[in-house]
Amino acid sequence: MAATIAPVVATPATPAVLTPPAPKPKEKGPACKLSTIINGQFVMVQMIGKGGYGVVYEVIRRDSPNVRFACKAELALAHNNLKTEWDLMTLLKDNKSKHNIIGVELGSERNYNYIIMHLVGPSLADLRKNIPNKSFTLYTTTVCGIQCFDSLVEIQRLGYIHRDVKPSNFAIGVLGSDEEKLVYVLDFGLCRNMFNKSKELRKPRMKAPFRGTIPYCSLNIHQRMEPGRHDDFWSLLYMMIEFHLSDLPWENMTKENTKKEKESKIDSLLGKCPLEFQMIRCYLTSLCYSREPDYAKIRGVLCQIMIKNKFTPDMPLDWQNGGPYENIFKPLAAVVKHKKSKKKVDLSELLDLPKPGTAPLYTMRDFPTPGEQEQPRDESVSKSDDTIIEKEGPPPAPKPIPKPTILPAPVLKNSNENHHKAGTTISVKPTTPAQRSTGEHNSLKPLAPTGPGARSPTHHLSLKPLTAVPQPPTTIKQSVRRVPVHRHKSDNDSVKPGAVSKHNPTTMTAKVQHPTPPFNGSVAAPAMMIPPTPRK
Ligand SMILES: Nc1ncnc2c1ncn2[C@@H]1O[C@H](COP(=O)(O)OP(=O)(O)OP(=O)(O)O)[C@@H](O)[C@H]1O
Repeated sequence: MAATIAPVVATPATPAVLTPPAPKPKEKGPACKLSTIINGQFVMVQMIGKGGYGVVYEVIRRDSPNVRFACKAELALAHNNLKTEWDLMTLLKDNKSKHNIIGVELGSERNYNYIIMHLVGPSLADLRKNIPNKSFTLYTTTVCGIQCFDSLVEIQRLGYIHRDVKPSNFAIGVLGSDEEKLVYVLDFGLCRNMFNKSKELRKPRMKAPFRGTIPYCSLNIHQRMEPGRHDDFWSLLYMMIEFHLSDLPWENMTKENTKKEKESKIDSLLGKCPLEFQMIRCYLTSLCYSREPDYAKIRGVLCQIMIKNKFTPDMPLDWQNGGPYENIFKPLAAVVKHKKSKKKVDLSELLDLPKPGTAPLYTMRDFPTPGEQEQPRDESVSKSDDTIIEKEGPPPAPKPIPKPTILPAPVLKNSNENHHKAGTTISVKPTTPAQRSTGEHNSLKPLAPTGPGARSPTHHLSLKPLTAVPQPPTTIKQSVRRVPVHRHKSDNDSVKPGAVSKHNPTTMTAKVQHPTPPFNGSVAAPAMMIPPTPRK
């Protein structure tokens, strides 16, 4: 018998209710906090600094809790800045840099990428702010100036520019160790490769997006000129003026007002500084993007400050024993209980000062007078650049169709223009895949041979185990104001898209991994050199 098949009644499809998907909760920052365990082996014990997208923690190894490292964690975005930072750190290490921090591990967890690196001491910004009159002695200003300069030259000799030179991006070694005389350069997140694959200088863009930190960037950057090697040194000059005079008059001003102040106040500021500062200013004014700075000349001028003032490398720096602020920094050094590096730092070797009488004595006659010289120009500025110009703010107004009777189209004012807070690093996220893909221009490869300037083997901060220490007394805490940072660091100018997968953590380890015993929950008391005061 044939089975009766009930007719299939087509039921009208339930009208699809188009409910928009619930918005994903916005990730404000890396999902890590105190006691977070990274890659099963590093435990976060103290926050050192915080930025808009990232955070720096002091961490310990679970299998040797007295070994301290620093961990920089940043939100995992399409663009992995830390990968670039790691690559440049590695490149510097391979080239025997003296001022580079050693990277230990690059990886990713949950919503963030991270770098584990050797722990260093307080930044130059923190040190200066802890001194009552907020200025360093001329000796300390000059020693730091020479070392910061050398660290930037190390980067530039590899074909890169830093683009975010400021006091919080330089730090000394751990207080109380011999490395407290050594200045390290930090944060390669905005570094840019200046050369293309054929090792030719990339053509300067007609207009470059703003990158850097307002109080320290050069006037060229304010004018959106392509950042060049000399711009790193302009920032260094502003830093040195600040170290010497205690502040910069344009601190906390808007970008526009900062520019005006930089133009109008530079002469009076330099009038209160050694003449060599003015010489450097005059020399930098004579440079442009394509002109390679005469590194020996700038260094020679800096060394001249030491020689003229009879400064010798055996003199103590402001924070050292015997220095003018020993009483402020000694208690801080004392709380650093973890095993200090035994590495000897020889300041006379680092500074490598010419013997008195053997170096040329520079006078103002050796430098062009700003204003009297012809403004240096880059002939190669071109629209057909190999890079893109990123937009900040709204797109440009469409060109009006010319009609004799209508008024000119209003010029769209860049809404972001003057709203960057002073002291913050500014960069712009690439917006399109095409833009992001241009990150390949920054592939990290050495361009210039390290040549005769190649340095002696890299200094390793050998952080060795020690016994757990109690929490330092709170009375020793200092108010270390950190510079607020609102940073958008997916800068395709400076970085290459990262290859770190969120779900399948990849780690690049520079050290042999030790077996990790189970974490017993007890975290050694923080033994960082400056108590944590997270930046805003
Ligand atoms: N290896 C380290 N050891 C100790 N402190 C560190 C280390 N790396 C960074 N710091 C501290 O953390 C602060 C922020 O580091 P870094 O500049 O790399 O991060 P950032 O988020 O890019 O900040 P910014 O945007 O202000 O440059 C530094 O000023 C320094 O004081």
